[in-house]
Amino acid sequence: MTSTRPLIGINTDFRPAQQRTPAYVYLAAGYYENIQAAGGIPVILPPSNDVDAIHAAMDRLDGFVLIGGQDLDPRNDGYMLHHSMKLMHSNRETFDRIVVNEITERRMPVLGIGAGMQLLNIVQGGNLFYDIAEDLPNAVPHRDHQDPLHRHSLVVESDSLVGRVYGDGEIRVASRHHMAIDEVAPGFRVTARCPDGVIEAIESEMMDWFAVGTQFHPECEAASALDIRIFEEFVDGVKERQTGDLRLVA
Ligand SMILES: N[C@@H](CCC(=O)NCCCC(=O)O)C(=O)O
Repeated sequence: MTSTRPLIGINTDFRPAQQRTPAYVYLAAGYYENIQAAGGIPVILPPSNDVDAIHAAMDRLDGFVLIGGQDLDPRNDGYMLHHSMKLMHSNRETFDRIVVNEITERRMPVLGIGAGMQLLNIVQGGNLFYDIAEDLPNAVPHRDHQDPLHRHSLVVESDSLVGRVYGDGEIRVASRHHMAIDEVAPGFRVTARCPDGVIEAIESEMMDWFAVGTQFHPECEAASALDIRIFEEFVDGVKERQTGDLRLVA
């Protein structure tokens, strides 16, 4: 019997060969574990510049999760490097940009997390603060190199996917970033902020596109039961599009 479980693409990170080790692709297990637990079938796509192969793979997918990672190269968007940046490998970023353009053209359901949300926002016409410490000096810490499980509180819009998931209670989410969305892309709205004003979630306002982004990390090893609901909401949204039900994200 053919499974009706949606196929959800996931990108990976890339580390080039070093003196004693080969090149690796890798991703945190929480990304695919949570997609699987939510009823999807994770399909991990490594970086590639074979556009025909990417196109053929995207033809077979029902949705996509864009994972977090190091910094996007601002020179790809006409800006200058910033001293605080540690760039992701260009193999990954080149691939990710091809994939996000495919997702956009197909209006494929997408959940962007961390760098994945930032890239989604950039490609759709938004932009970023390149360093919170410099651009938003009154902001609370959004990462702690000594504590990979660093968390901060969150204020959500009730009429949104994250609002549906987290409700009204005290919310604390896993945060590991020094960049943040400045201008939200046309067609998207802010659905959650840190109390210091930093944007922490966005979602599409377009009827024909189920697209959500979180700056925080619901896939992390210390994810709460509510964090995991983000994946359930996403996979449910993908399933609704499989049956042709189009609705706003929230
Ligand atoms: N590098 C960007 C994006 C933040 C991000 O995706 N963090 C995740 C770190 C790697 C991981 O734990 O997956 C920024 O700093 O704003």
